[in-house]
Amino acid sequence: MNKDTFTLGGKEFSSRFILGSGKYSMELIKAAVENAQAEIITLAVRRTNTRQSENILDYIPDNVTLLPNTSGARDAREAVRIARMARELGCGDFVKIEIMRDSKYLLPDNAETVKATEQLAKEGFVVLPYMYPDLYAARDLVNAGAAAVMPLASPIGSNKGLATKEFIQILVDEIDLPIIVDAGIGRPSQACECMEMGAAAVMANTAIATAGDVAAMAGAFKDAINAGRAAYLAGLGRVLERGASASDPLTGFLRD
Ligand SMILES: CC(=O)[C@@H](O)[C@H](O)COP(=O)(O)O
Repeated sequence: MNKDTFTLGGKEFSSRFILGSGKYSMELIKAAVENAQAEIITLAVRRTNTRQSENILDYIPDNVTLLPNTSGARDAREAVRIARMARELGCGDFVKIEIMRDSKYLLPDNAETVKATEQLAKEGFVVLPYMYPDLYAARDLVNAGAAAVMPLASPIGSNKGLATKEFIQILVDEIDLPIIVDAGIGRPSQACECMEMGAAAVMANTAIATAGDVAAMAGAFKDAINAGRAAYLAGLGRVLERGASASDPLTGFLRD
C-alpha cells in the first residue's frame, strides 16, 4: 500500500499535525514535539534569538522541518523582511506568512498576504500563507505561488474550533493545493473534524500549550488527526435528509 503523504515544496510529509511552538516552556516544547510526532514546527523568528540563554532550536530535533512565521508583520514589506531574516538565520526556505494589522482580533490581511506570497515565491521560498478563508483570496494565493493555503478556523488562541467550517470546506473543494487548517482549533475532536472534511493537515498551538498535561494533549491531537484522515480516506457514510433507515432486517421488520 502507498504511504499516505502530502507534499510541500517538493518535500514529503507523513505527519499531518503541524505544531506551533509559542506559549511553552522549553522543557514542555520538547515533550510536545515528541508526543505530537510532528514533522513541521512553526516558530516566530524572534524566538530563535541567539542572545537568549536558551534557544528554542536546541529543543527541536534536526529531522523536523522548521516553519518560521512572520508574526509581528503589519504589511507585505515587513513580512518579506522577516522571511529573508529567517533564511539568513539558517531556518531554511519554508515560511509561514502572518500579516495582521489589528491587535484585538489578530485577523490576517489577505490582500497584503497575497503580495508577500508573490514576492517570496519569486525568491524561492516555500510559502505557506495564513489567511481568512475566502475563495477569491485563496485563488490569488495559488496564482501568487503559494505551496499551501492556511485558513483560520477561529481567532488565534481562542480555542473556539471550526467557526469558519463552511468556508474552509469551499477551499478544500475548490483549491488545488494542500489546505492546512490553522488557528483556533481547541480540541482533538475539532482537529479530527478538519481532517474528515478533507484538509491536508491541521496546525495547532494554544490548545496544546494551555492543556493540563501538554505532552498527553499533543498525543491526543496526533491520534485525532490520524483518525480523521483515516475516516476521510474511508469515505464517510451518507447523512439522511429526514426519517430513519433500518440498520438490519429485524429492525425493519419491527418497524413495519
Ligand atoms: C497564525 C498563528 O499565529 C497561528 O498559527 C497560531 O500559531 C496557531 O493558532 P492557535 O494558537 O490558536 O492554535
